[in-house]
Amino acid sequence: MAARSRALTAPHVFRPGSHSPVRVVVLASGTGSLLQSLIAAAVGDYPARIVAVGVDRDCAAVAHAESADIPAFRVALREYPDRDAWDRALTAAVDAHQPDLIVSAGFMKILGPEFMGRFGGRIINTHPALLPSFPGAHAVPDALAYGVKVTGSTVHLVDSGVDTGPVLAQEPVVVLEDDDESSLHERIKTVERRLLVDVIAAVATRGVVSDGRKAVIPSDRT
Ligand SMILES: Nc1nc2c(c(=O)[nH]1)N[C@@H](CN(C=O)c1ccc(C(=O)N[C@@H](CCC(=O)O)C(=O)O)cc1)CN2
Ligand SMILES: NCC(=O)N[C@@H]1O[C@H](COP(=O)([O-])[O-])[C@@H](O)[C@H]1O
Repeated sequence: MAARSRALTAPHVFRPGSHSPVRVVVLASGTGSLLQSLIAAAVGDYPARIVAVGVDRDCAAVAHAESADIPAFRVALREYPDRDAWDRALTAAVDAHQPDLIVSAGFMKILGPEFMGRFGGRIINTHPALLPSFPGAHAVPDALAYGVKVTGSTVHLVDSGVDTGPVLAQEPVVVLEDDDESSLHERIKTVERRLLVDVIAAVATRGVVSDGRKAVIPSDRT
């Protein structure tokens, strides 16, 4: 069997379901500029609509949702007795909006087993580094501290690990000599805002095929 077809023997397939445009719940924890880009893009012929925004803390992302008349909900870990209870509550809160896709756009919590069991295979995250380099919550300062000359943006499927899911798209960003965390992160975000919008549109239109390690968005070629 050719290597390619072997690589695409797929236990996991996301196909655009009955909803067109597909229903997307966006998860965020901070400024929400990536959310803003998705809100701005999700109009007209764009094949996805944001049906709700979920946050784990009070943050500016809520205001962006409200400005766009998109329902927002908060599920804060500190309001639950333990992580499992928070995981169940977040799963229920997202499920209530009947999403086809979940997008983590700066969501700063590891999604737990309940959430992965319910939505696994259709959760997309954007990470401000070229995974597998610099996983975790501090990718940009970690890249600067290491002294890399090139970092970038990764959009990937989320799995139960931390930033270990199959890669959907990546784009490099050069590190400048006078970069600090803020300047480098802003240049990465500029790439992320475009890349995330493009990947969500591609997945919403053509789905994803993944063997758990590699993922492919089938080409348009019929
Ligand atoms: N199961 C998964 N959940 C999430 C992933 C993932 O790959 N698998 N990606 C994250 C987003 N992310 C990096 O892109 C990330 C965010 C947060 C952390 C982290 O260590 N969080 C700590 C708390 C940090 C805080 O509250 O400031 C934690 O969850 O305890 C690592 C990676 C989205 N979810
Ligand atoms: N590891 C997760 C992580 O670092 N996520 C990052 O948070 C930022 C959110 O920006 P925003 O709040 O302006 O949308 C983005 O750069 C995203 O990649």
